[in-house]
Amino acid sequence: MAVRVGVLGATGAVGQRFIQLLDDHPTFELAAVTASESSVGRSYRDAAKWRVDTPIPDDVAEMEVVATEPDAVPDDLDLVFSSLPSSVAADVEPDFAEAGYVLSSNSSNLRMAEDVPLTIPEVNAEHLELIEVQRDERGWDGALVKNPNCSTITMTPTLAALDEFGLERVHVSTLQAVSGAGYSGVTSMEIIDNAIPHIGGEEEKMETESRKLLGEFDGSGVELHGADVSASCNRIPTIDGHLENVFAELADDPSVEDVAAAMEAYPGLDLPSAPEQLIHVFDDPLRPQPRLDRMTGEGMAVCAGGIQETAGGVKYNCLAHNTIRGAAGAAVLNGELLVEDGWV
Ligand SMILES: NC(=O)C1=CN([C@@H]2O[C@H](COP(=O)(O)OP(=O)(O)OC[C@H]3O[C@@H](n4cnc5c(N)ncnc54)[C@H](OP(=O)(O)O)[C@@H]3O)[C@@H](O)[C@H]2O)C=CC1
Ligand SMILES: N[C@@H](CC(=O)OP(=O)(O)O)C(=O)O
Repeated sequence: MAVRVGVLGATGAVGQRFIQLLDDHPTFELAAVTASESSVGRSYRDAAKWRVDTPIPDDVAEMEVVATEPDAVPDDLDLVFSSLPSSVAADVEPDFAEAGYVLSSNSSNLRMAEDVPLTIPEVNAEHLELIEVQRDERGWDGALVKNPNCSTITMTPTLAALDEFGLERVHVSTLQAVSGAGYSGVTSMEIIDNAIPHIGGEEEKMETESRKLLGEFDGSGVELHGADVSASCNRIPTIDGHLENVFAELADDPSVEDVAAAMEAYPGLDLPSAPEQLIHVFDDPLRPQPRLDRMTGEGMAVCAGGIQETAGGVKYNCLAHNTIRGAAGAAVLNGELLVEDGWV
């Protein structure tokens, strides 16, 4: 049976990816699109400055954009995706959860809250059980589930694969695409012929969210993983696809082949948006590259390469599509898991 879904912030950069990914989805049927007051009452085609490389689905183009409030959307929505600016989401998402809606949100507010599941389905699906704690503590009939930051999503599956060798410390340096800052986030004058060695708040997100994702759920909360994570974040002039250089210190002393095998064997999931193979490992030291490899697994896989032994562990590169696996695709996959596990 179709699951009726809505998208909050549907006209934005990530909102448009949601619309693209939900088109012809085997389970989800789009029933509501919301945006800011300036878009309310307009057709989606008129309100959204469409910038995705496939056409607006015809049925969505004619939908009316409604206000981002629980009373404005149909009350029979089974699931609500959210890609609002985090300051707006912080106000609005709790209202939706209180009104009984189950939300799969990409916005960064409340990701580290103790009673909010932060999930990558292949890595820590069991953390969804936190919904019970959340409902007890907040008195919500609905629920709020988050996916992590795009840079965090890119490296965390590879760290999960390395954990069998005793993950102790991680240093990571990122080369992040401009789409991560949104369409108007970085001007061409700032980024062409340039690199910007700071992205506000990003390093802290990578350092904390990764430890929550890799942490243990003990029935009442998540104990953060003990590894120390240190990140340095940089913006470069690619359009999509975050590339990251990871240095991981390990308790054991695995060979390059052991590490590659652990990554390649890291299990995927049988969900509509999940790639058949989660982590693809390249032997070619020139891969992965953003332009060549970001659409691996329809933009939902993580690529790794350049694995080498180094003092106390290994170093390697990893890459994922930041607005698909790193944003809208991540939230859709969390939505599929919510359905599969019976929360929707
Ligand atoms: N861009 C990216 O690649 C990534 C973005 N994110 C996160 O996703 C979220 C959305 O980002 P992005 O899509 O780039 O942002 P955009 O600015 O492109 O889109 C924001 C959306 O929210 C709506 N909106 C803005 N203000 C309000 C308001 N006061 N009330 C209701 N709706 C409002 C906008 O509607 P309207 O069109 O009417 O203004 C639009 O639909 C952010 O939290 C961002 O940090 C995360 C990962 C990657
Ligand atoms: N900060 C990320 C994108 C982003 O919006 O992340 P978050 O989902 O944590 O707000 C980038 O610049 O590439």
